[in-house]
Amino acid sequence: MAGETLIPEGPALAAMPTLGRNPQHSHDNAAAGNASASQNGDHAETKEDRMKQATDNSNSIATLTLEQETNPWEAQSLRFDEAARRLNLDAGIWKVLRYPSREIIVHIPVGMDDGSIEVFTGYRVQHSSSRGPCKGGIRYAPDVSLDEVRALASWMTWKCAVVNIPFGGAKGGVICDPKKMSQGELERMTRRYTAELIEFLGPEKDVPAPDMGTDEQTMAWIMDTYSMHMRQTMTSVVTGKPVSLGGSRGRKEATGRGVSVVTDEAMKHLNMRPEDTKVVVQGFGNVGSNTAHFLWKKGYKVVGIAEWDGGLYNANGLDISELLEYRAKNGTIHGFKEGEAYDKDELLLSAVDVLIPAATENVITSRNAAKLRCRVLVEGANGPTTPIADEILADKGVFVIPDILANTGGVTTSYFEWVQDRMGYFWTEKEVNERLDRIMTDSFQDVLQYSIAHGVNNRIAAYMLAVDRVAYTTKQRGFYA
Ligand SMILES: NC(=O)C1=CN([C@@H]2O[C@H](COP(=O)(O)OP(=O)(O)OC[C@H]3O[C@@H](n4cnc5c(N)ncnc54)[C@H](O)[C@@H]3O)[C@@H](O)[C@H]2O)C=CC1
Ligand SMILES: O=C(O)CCC(=O)C(=O)O
Repeated sequence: MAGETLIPEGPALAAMPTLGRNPQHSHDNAAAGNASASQNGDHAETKEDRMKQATDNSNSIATLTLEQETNPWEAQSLRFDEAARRLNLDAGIWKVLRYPSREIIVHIPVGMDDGSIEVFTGYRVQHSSSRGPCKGGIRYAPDVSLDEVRALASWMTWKCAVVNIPFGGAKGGVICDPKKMSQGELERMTRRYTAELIEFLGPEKDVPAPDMGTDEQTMAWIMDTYSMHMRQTMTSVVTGKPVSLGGSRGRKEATGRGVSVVTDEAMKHLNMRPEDTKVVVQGFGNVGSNTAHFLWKKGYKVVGIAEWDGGLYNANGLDISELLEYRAKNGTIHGFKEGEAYDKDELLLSAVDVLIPAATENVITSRNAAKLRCRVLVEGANGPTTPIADEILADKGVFVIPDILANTGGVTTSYFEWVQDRMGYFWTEKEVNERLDRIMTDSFQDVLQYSIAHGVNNRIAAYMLAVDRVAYTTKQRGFYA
């Protein structure tokens, strides 16, 4: 792989047809990418050096150390640079979109239950507000880092553009272990984190949502804290709230639902039948459990579930409805009578048709990609596959539905929630789901057609589609304060 770029050269984009659905957001590359390069950026030296590096073959992904390979920000940047290069993106716009527009670090003092004071570090990174208010979840986990939040914020920008909803991208994170904290401690930490960010949040500025380690209750606390500071109830400042507090019907299940819809589309494209399709899902949290449940209801054979502390396997398929009940009662998937205990890492390598990582980043890397035996990889999680693994999977002919397409059901229904809150009029679950299914199906087709037309893999197609849309609005808005 030394000396090669991530993806083999494809046809020049400017010669390709325009594929966006909404004429307001779709456009040809001449408008977005071919204006003359800016020569006078404030941070030209370092940023242009890095851009040069990004396009320099000597900086091939083959030279990445494992630490670089598994740094989500490096992974995001490599894919972005590849898309930008293929789009022949204007050098100035390239700089604008390569870096987040704002990075906020807060240190949050919290009175703990035992009377001590703990200080937690939190982040909110706003990557882009070019297409609308920043949008993205908040993660509570012990290993959150600024680079991870930067990557997640950028991915939000690209996701919102792939599904063509009027948001930019942001993400938040707090370094903490929510499993070891009481509800009281979590509430105090969440409220203080919100208060520290108060001037940066708002329905027209930045709208958080749940991610790993946060849930509807967390969103209710954020909404309440924000509303107290604003002296009025403002439900549309967050999404993923309880339905009783302005949440949207269907939001809790939406990411998993969306993953199941794009999996259906891949089946049709590859002439595969759900009833003959074996699936393994990694992670049985919000995204993983809902994905497994939707697929099981559609007739897929969900043969394995991998959790952080071990896996569960049944060659004939697990009854996911019963497994959910079992987990609700016992707090774990382990010991479920229908499934045999299985090594969680081995489960990912088992001979299945569809593998769905729905837990965390860097699950498929240079270390295990060659051993994967799935035909289709559907990324429920953000960033589960590294750039080196991408190349290995491409060589193996694995059909990949990339994260910035596969898991957009969540943010799409968050968009519906924001719209409903602002209207003060709420849709039925059927209405929400029909709208979601249509957007997921159309977006899958957009990315697939783009990939075919431009001779690139699905991931780079999704990035190109997204970067092109964001570049267009960025340029349209101009650069004067
Ligand atoms: N919640 C949402 O609406 C969305 C979430 N995502 C992404 O989906 C992924 C999962 O998020 P959620 O389901 O919301 O989080 P969650 O916190 O509800 O669930 C994560 C699950 O993964 C398990 N897990 C953690 N590490 C693991 C490992 N090494 N091996 C196997 N299982 C492991 C956890 O035990 C937990 O059950 C994350 O990458 C998140 O960013 C993406 C789009 C929307
Ligand atoms: O629903 C949202 O606004 C964002 C969900 C999220 O954090 C994600 O898609 O990664």
